[in-house]
Formats: sequence, C-alpha cells, structure tokens
Amino acid sequence: MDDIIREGNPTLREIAADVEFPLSDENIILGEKMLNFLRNSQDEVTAEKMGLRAGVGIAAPQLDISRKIIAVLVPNAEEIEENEKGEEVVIPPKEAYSLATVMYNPRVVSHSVQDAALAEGEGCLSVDRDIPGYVIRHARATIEYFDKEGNKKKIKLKGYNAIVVQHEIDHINGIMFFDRINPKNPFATTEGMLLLD
Ligand SMILES: OCN(O)CCCc1ccccc1
Ligand code: NI
Repeated sequence: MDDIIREGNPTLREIAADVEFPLSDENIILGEKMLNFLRNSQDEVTAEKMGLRAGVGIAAPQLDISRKIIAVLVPNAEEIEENEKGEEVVIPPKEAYSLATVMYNPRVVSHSVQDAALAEGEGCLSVDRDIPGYVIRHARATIEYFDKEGNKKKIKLKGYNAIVVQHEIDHINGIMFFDRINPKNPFATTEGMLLLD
C-alpha cells in the first residue's frame, strides 16, 4: 500500500470520480488492497513491522487516487470474563467484524435528524495532528453503494459504524473530519446529539 497522502495534498479536497461498471481489474484489485491494508494495520505484529497506524477505514483519495472507493473494517470487541478461579478469560466475538467490506460509489441516501459524535473526537490517517472537538455527524444513515460484482446494496447504519462510513464517504467528497468541528466552540453539541464512547 503506497504512502498515504497528508492534508495539504489537493487530492484530499477533490470530489472523486464515480467508478464505472463492470469494474476494471485495477479497481477490483485496489479495493482488495485497501481492505488488506486495514487488516494489516489492525494486526499489531504486522502494523509494528510496517509502521502502520491502526485504521478502521480508508478511502482511495488517501492513496492519491481520486475515485469513489472506500474500504471499512470495524472489529467487534472481545469479551473478558472471570472463570471460577477468578482468572480473566478472553472470549473472542462470534463475528470478528461488524463491518468488513469495500464500497464502490457509496452515498448517504437518507439520515436521521439526530446528530452523533465520538466523545473522544476523530483522527485521520491523512492528518498528522490532534484536532480536538466533536465531529458532528448523522446518528443514523442509510448508505447505498455497489459491491465489486456491481450489485446495488442499501444498508442502515448507526453507532460507530455510521460514524466510520460517513468519515470515509466524506473523503471521496473532499471533506475532512475537522470541517465538521464547530470552529467557535469545538465541543458544542446540537439538540439531542448522541455522544458515542
Ligand atoms: O479515512 C480513514 N482514516 O483516516 C482512518 C481513521 C478512520 C476513522 C477515525 C475516527 C472516526 C471514524 C473513522
Ligand atoms: Ni480519514
């Protein structure tokens, strides 16, 4: 996975191009490489070796490729339980991921009036600085996209998955997470806004 471009690179501010179907081999392979990048970034041994920051999503413009392709890989948490000897036992999740897919030409087709933000704010692999503040997003969003076979999909997201997918769709529309932080009061909340831990 070639280098991720950083803020200041104009590609991050472009509206990326729709991909055509049937997908070219290049666009299929690119999607697979993006998902593999996320897998590698979430495996601490590999991430350490490759010097990767763990990512739950990535968008093609971050690779200086101005196309509407995103990949998302959101792991489910493992459970920690105590056994009869009072020892901690790690229970792996039934499903490893709550989202694991490549989306072509994704778009938000409808959303809640209610907003939501991660309580701890957001970061970005293309931003090498901490920018505190609530990134105001839709609490729930219906996403339409095409899979690599060209099938049209429609999914309803809420919680952390909704935040991640909106962050990635913003990238293919030239929007950075800090664009959605209130410049006057970064921790201002909107009416009824959800704060997600
Ligand atoms: O564009 C992906 N990338 O910069 C990695 C970080 C993804 C991400 C981080 C916080 C909240 C939502 C999504
Ligand atoms: Ni990002």
